[in-house]
Amino acid sequence: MTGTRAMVEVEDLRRTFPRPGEEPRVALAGLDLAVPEGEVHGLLGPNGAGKTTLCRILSTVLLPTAGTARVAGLDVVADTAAVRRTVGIVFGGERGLYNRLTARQNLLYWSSLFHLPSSVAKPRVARLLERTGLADRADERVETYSRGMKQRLHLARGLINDPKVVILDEPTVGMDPVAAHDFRALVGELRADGRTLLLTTHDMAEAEAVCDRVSLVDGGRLIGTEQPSTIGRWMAAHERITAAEVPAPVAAAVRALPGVGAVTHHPDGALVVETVAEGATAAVLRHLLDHGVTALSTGRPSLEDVYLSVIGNRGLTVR
Ligand SMILES: Nc1ncnc2c1ncn2[C@@H]1O[C@H](COP(=O)(O)OP(=O)(O)OP(=O)(O)O)[C@@H](O)[C@H]1O
Repeated sequence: MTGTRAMVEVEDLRRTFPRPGEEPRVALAGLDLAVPEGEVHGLLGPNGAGKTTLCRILSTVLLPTAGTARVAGLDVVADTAAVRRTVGIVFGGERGLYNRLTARQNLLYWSSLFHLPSSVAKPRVARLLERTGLADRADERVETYSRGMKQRLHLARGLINDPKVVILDEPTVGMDPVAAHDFRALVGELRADGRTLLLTTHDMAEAEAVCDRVSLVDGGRLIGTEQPSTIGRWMAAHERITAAEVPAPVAAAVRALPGVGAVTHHPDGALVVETVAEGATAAVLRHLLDHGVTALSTGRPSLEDVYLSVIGNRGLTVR
């Protein structure tokens, strides 16, 4: 159940990075966002959209250039210490772990940074190791861990201060499918705890699977907030078909079929077709097969492609 109290409130947030001899790079260009208590909120956007910059500001490691950001009603600039006690941050990948220490030692070290007394830290660390499936290997050095285990240790680290708000920045990057599935179960547990989660991803399937609502960001701005089912429909509607040795008249006929978006026909005959409506892929495949084209494959287009067609069509273009 999500509450009405906003646990993350971002208003007209801006962040620029100066560059010598050039215009400053704009990472956030007036972003607005509100996440109610208990919600799993996805932040979906292509590379460079500003997702990591927002996460860094919300976890107080980066200052905004202008605008406001509050976590549980606390201002990230004015109430830094209190925000740090409220937020847990989990970055994907392997950075920031002490490889020569064990998982338990890593977690006890981080708990000391939050000044947790050992009577609180020790049982909490044991519980987190259990919860993240690391208990069996807790006393082995982290350098012996698989990538998935390191990522789970990152998650445990992000929960060490028992945060009300957990920010996960691309938490499943590089995880194998089994680890990513386990991770989704963990997200469910964190939600059941009543925590508020903000999760960045550029994976539409992940956003659809784990989020209560999904905000689309691009160019440092909020484009819109959607239900996960909408993201699911986009994924079902958008496909990419690749074919080889396609004669020009066949390519031209494909271009004219309903529900066909961008079409690229290369001089060597290679054809790339983006479909933008449910059912269009089947029609394109049928047409190609009927005209003797058999070297075919289908896949999902990138988030950028979906942005171009869906967001462009809905008139929600970047201001
Ligand atoms: N420390 C920095 N110095 C200069 N430019 C930066 C810095 N951090 C981010 N940027 C720029 O700000 C923009 C937004 O970057 P950000 O990392 O927030 O995007 P992102 O949505 O997280 O992308 P990705 O999915 O690739 O991580 C990019 O153009 C990036 O190059």
